[in-house]
Amino acid sequence: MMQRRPLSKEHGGLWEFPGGKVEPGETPRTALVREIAEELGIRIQAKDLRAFAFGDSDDREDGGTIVVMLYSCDQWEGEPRSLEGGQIAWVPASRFRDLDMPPIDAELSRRLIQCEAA
Ligand SMILES: Nc1nc2c([nH]c(=O)n2[C@H]2C[C@H](O)[C@@H](COP(=O)(O)OP(=O)(O)OP(=O)(O)O)O2)c(=O)[nH]1
Repeated sequence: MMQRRPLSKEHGGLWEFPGGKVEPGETPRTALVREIAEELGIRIQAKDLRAFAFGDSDDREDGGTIVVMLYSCDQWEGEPRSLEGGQIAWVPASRFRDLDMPPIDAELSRRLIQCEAA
């Protein structure tokens, strides 16, 4: 499942893996459970998430570092729908090259393609 970032935000219009920032008091998994409920309206369980890969970048103008942790999940309750207004789409790995993505998502999508090919 890919989601298009709102035009008004950094990397606006680019396609990313759904998710968001870890808030104080959360783990990466509990943050993802919350973000997926907020963005897609489906319920996933932290125990059903499988860590797949991470990507990072430390060339931001503000001097900060972004770390994106990618998990896979094949069990959920509900039907995914876009609750925050952006486009969402199921995209097979074979079509990732057709989507413009922010740099870390692009790198992680290449890893997914390699895994599918192996
Ligand atoms: N997904 C992604 N985000 C990136 C990359 N590089 C980079 O600087 N970012 C920034 C954009 C956002 O500020 C942040 C991702 O967090 P987010 O998805 O919660 O962003 P957001 O703008 O919706 O933030 P917010 O309104 O929820 O606070 O990381 C990248 O390669 N992929």
